[in-house]
Amino acid sequence: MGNLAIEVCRLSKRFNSVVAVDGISFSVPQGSTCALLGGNGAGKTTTLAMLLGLLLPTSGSIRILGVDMVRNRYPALSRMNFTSPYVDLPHRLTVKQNLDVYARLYGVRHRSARLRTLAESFDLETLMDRAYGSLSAGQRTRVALAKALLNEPEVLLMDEPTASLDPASADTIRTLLKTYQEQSGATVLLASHNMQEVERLCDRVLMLKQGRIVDQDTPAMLVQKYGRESLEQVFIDIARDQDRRSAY
Ligand SMILES: Nc1ncnc2c1ncn2[C@@H]1O[C@H](COP(=O)(O)OP(=O)(O)OP(=O)(O)O)[C@@H](O)[C@H]1O
Repeated sequence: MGNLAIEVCRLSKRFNSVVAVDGISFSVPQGSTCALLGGNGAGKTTTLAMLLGLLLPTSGSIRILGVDMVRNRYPALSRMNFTSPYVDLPHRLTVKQNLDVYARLYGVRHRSARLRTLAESFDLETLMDRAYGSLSAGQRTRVALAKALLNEPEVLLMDEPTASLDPASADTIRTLLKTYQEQSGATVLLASHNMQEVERLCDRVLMLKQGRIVDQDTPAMLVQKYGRESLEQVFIDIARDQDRRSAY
């Protein structure tokens, strides 16, 4: 196995009486794409927020690109990026101004050229001079994805990357993400409820339930292991098992 881009060990997060993440350990090899799958409230967003350093873990350790993210995440941050439906951009700034601000923050060289490339890739050319706040949800998602690739990240963390996109836009974005990942050799960890997206993009799946990893494997092996025809059916099996247990 090659180098590990992400190493998580016994990671937990408690919000008062709620244990959102319950001692999970996993690693993601450099250059691979891994999915965090789980029902509502399984702990996906909390895990990603801890990996980004937005939330402090209750216990456990996180290393990204060899950097201890709990003690000093700054050496890794410029080499990472993320998308999240929970992080908004300033509404009054235009798309171009927003992307330019982030490009400066990330110290992107040849900013204008990079913005032009991303505008073309994400079909943003006609939106660049519009106020971000005036865009539709799907248009905002495309801007957020362009923002996430500004610094050509080596590690990309994504929470529901195509959630508000129509099927055609979602398909285009998945192709773009796959191309970026293949060309750059980036490591991607994404949370998604879209099983087709996971089957298409991900080498490996972490199944999360009530803050714990209950299974992990390739999409094909999970389907085989559970005797199902699709990852969606595996997901439903695991979710129903959870419901059955909590009924007792
Ligand atoms: N700030 C908070 N305060 C209290 N509880 C929280 C907080 N954030 C998350 N939780 C709880 O932690 C658990 C995990 O939430 P999280 O948002 O990580 O789940 P998720 O897998 O991303 O769910 P979804 O698919 O619905 O987005 C849930 O029970 C949630 O209610």
